[in-house]
Amino acid sequence: MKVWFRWMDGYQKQAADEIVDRLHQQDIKVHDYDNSFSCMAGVMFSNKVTPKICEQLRELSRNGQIAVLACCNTTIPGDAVWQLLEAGASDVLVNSQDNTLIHEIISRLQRWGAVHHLVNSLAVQNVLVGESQVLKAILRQVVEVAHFTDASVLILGESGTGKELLANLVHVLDPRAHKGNLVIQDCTTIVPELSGSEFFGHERGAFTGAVSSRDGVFALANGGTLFLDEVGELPLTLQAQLLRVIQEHTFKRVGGNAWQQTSFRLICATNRDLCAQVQRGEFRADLYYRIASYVCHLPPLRERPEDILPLANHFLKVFLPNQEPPELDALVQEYLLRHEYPGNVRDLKQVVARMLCHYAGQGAITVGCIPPEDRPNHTDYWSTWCDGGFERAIRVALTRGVNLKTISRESKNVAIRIAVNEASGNLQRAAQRLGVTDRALQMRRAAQRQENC
Ligand SMILES: Nc1ncnc2c1ncn2[C@@H]1O[C@H](COP(=O)(O)OP(=O)(O)OP(=O)(O)O)[C@@H](O)[C@H]1O
Repeated sequence: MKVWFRWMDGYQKQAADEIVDRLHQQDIKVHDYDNSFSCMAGVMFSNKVTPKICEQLRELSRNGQIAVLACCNTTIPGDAVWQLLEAGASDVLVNSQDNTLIHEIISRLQRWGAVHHLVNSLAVQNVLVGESQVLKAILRQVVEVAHFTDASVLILGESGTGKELLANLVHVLDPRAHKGNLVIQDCTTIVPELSGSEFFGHERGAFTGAVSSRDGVFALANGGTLFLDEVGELPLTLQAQLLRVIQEHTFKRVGGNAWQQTSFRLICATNRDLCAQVQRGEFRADLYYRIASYVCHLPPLRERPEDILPLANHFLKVFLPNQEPPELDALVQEYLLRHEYPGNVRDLKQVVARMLCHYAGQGAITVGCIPPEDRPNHTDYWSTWCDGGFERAIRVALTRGVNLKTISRESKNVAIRIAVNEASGNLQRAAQRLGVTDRALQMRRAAQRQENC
């Protein structure tokens, strides 16, 4: 593993050599400060929290590639710790003793290294696709929870955002030896009269038609994972019945007297606002706290447009497994970026599938592949990029008294940030995309840093 160290003004550096030696013994190579994104983590030692440090942290953590540990060997105000975290520090160590500091640093770097390795593994990258910062941050957190804990996970998000896919991933990354199966129970399909049997199983003769005994999902998930999809649809009476087994992991079959033990990781998902349901008395608060040890919110696709093209290319590979997937022509890319996806990733997948129906098999996918019913019907669709959202932002700025100079500077800063992020920090590619020289981009970024100091 490669990390960088950076010693800022005011930090007493006498322990430095020892720390570096100990890290080397743990196979962690320490380099000088490097913002070229070639290290997966870094440690910043400083006793002051300055705007410059915060801006550097922001830049480093912007596309989520570098986890930064900030260390201060004097007490700093509580506010300053939150500022560091807000700026992108992954953790902050304040006033640690020299003899414990080294262990604290090593344990964090090792954990982050392991998470980084898992997030970049094929098991994750080939399954849950996305380039947006928000998806990457979610992935890092979910991977850590799935692999290093047995916490129950609640996944929230609109329909089609990938909740079931994420539940599968949590199960796959669960490192239990001789792990059992992933058992999926869709809570919308439960027939009230049969719900007891569905969840707890039944004994022979427990009710009319129970000609043989049967296991329910709690028994079937023993040793594995139970995924309760659409958990927000559970009727209140059933919620009460599930409390005990979810907390104590013991249950009785319908018509049976013996308590049975089961052990499973619980994952729940819903597209409903469960907190609002709890407030309205439609979902039991005690059950909510039991299923929500770790809550993950998958944002809708409209809030992470950076994921659209990587997902579209992924679906092309999925649909055409035996050939080199075709490219998407520039106009088709623009069309996909502007299209609305009320059904989120599921909609995008269907759009790609429909385009392939009209693909003749050679060259890029072009606009002719877009079926007539999917084509945009308003004439100004292609002519303007400054749409309602852009105009709204300018309107808000003017209402707040922001002047033209500031609006223009901020617009440039946003464009630069997006281009640099999308080029993964490669300034040459970003400059090309922005239509400026490398030098002009470097100067603008230096000016940005000055403005932030
Ligand atoms: N990040 C992603 N990478 C690759 N495929 C994705 C991603 N997100 C969603 N999908 C695909 O989109 C489709 C819908 O995903 P999924 O069923 O997991 O969504 P969901 O949130 O559980 O939907 P619902 O609430 O309707 O059950 C699936 O085909 C899934 O493979």
